[in-house]
Amino acid sequence: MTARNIDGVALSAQVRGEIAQRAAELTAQGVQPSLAVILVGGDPASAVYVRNKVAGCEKTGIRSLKFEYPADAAPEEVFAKIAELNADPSVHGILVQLPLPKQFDADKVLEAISPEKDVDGFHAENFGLLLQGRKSFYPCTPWGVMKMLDTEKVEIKGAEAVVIGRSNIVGKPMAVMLLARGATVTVCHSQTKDLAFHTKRADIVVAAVGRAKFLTGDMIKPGAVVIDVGINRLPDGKLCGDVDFDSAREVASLITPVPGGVGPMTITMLLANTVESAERAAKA
Ligand SMILES: Nc1nc(=O)c2c([nH]1)NC[C@@H]1CN(c3ccc(C(=O)N[C@@H](CCC(=O)O)C(=O)O)cc3)C=[N+]21
Repeated sequence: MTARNIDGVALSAQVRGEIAQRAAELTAQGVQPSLAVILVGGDPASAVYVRNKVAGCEKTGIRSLKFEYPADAAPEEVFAKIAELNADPSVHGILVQLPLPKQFDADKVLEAISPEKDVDGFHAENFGLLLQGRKSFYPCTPWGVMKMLDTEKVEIKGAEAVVIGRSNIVGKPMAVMLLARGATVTVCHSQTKDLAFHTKRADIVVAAVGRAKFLTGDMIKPGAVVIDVGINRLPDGKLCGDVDFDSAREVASLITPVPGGVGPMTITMLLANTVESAERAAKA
């Protein structure tokens, strides 16, 4: 079998069309959706992602504000900016790009963002609501993955799902969202004894470990759906996922490419959360 690709660029274009429509309606009512992005330090990968986010806003009619700080910025300065943005009714989403320089306690920074404007879905309150199956902002990457699975009509209820990685921003919320939809979820990580034992049983496998070409075809059940959340840069400068695409696609039924898979969907769902936040503000 050779897997078919799930095209994150094409799906993004479709979803962003709907987002642009909602943004236009809000703007006509006098509430233009608006996202503030805070970037600390000059990490080149972060700069690329932030640029993509700002470009996504522009294309969908969302206003974007960018605040940049040097790598040695004082945390107080960033906390002050977050407080100012929290209080500004014209701002609907606030995102602090991760990773932050080491003088920052990232959890404290994320907690300083008003939960109503936490369009990343990283605030402890929103994560708690997600765990309880209540309305919050869904974290963008796992939500984008769910959108891809639903668009492809992948059966989630009753499926064996294996998530590799247990980060707060991808692995854990991904497991929770699959669980909420009725999958039997196994979370694997660096201490897992026999990873292939688990992955070979999976109908759906999500790789979010941050190690290039880590998941190979021999670890995958024939016909499985393979979702690659990894973004690794190889020494030659090329982007590559956590999945060994060439061997995996010979075994899987559906697979997401890198680039052009989950990455663009992450940004699309950020735009969706921003519009959602503006809709809630317009109703309030
Ligand atoms: N507060 C916060 N929120 C985030 O959502 C967040 C973050 N911090 N820190 C870093 C990670 C990473 N992330 C990506 C988003 C888009 C692509 C993306 O668009 N990737 C393109 C390729 C981009 C390229 O050329 O490098 C693709 O896969 O096709 C990748 C990675 C968001 N993150």
